[in-house]
Amino acid sequence: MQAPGERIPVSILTGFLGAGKSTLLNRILRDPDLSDTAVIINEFGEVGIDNLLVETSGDSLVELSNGCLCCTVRGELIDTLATLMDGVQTGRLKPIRRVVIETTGLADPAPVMQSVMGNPVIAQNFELDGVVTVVDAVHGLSTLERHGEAVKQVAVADRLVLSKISLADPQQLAALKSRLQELNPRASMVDGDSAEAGTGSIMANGLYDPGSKIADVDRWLRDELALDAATSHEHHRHDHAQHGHHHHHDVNRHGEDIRSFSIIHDTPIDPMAVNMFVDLLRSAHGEKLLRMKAIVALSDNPERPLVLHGVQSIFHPPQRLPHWPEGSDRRTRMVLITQGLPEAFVLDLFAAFTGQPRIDRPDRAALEDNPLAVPGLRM
Ligand SMILES: Nc1nc2c(ncn2[C@@H]2O[C@H](COP(=O)(O)OP(=O)(O)OP(=O)(O)O)[C@@H](O)[C@H]2O)c(=O)[nH]1
Repeated sequence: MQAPGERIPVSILTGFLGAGKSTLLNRILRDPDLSDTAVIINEFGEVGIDNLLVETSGDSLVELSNGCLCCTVRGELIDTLATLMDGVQTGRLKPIRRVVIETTGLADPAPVMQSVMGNPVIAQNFELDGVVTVVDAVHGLSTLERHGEAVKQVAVADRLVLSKISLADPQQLAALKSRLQELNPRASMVDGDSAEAGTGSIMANGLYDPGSKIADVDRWLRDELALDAATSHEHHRHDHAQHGHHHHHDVNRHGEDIRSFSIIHDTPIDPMAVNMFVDLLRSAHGEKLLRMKAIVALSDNPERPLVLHGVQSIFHPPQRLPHWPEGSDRRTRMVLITQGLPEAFVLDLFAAFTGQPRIDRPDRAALEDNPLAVPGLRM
């Protein structure tokens, strides 16, 4: 049974047409760890057949047909989650511990993620745990070249599962892996044939460690520091930020303009400043913010960090942890994935709100006066 205040984790399973989503789902649903999982499948087309292919017990499989989750059946998804919750609370359905939403191959995952985060009633009962994207090892590279949806599916993923590895030639596979690494250096990559890919744990990518239920920030932010050590040649201290620095991964070589970078800030931040920074970012440039995850040390009580998780302009209700996880680095860490939003812009904005504006950039007071005018930073 769900404890009061505990939200049910929702995993999104995505990947381009034919990548192997249903195959993976069938495999992991056999794991007893996923026995109390409700599966929502979005089939694009008149007659849904995916529900016939996914072997799970009756009640907990819902199929949304005749439209794509990211557009026409979005309201249906929200209704489905509400109905599931109602069913569980009234005892009509057995308790569920997780929801997996399999999107159509052509879906942009962002609106699906937003549906889970953005509706107040849904967000009270469910939380977005993570996005797992299946990538076809044989066709993945050419699909990424041709389809923007596939690029986005990879960019927002927490975990990438490579299917059909045995069919791919080694050179092709190496090229695909390096492309995926460019697009999303923080997602962990799993071989679809491995034992790990057959377990329910690949669906768990949220803030809380699935075993201990204790917040595990480093895992959630994909161990930013380890990543730094591995790629330190790409990093430099930002000269205008005495206490803050950032790290970036240049993935702009193929023209999608997707960036993945992080901000690390050493001193606690005024809650109002964080609020305004996030508000400005999401209201003015929300569509360019593919994903943002952060843990923030706030000056009013640095012992209780704030957790932020957003997709474009929609954020989960901010959550204040009772304390820092054991052994965790206590600095503010933000991870951002953007499309068409220059890293320097975000860093300048952050610097302005945290009291370190560059000489030729507006400070917080100037931005509060006119939040949309950031001189020299036309988008
Ligand atoms: N050899 C091999 N075949 C696979 C693997 N994963 C999937 N397939 C095959 O690829 C085809 C498509 O797999 P599905 O699981 O239906 O793919 P999907 O992503 O759900 O497809 P759509 O729902 O159409 O987008 C099927 O014929 C699978 O048997 C794999 O890891 N190895």
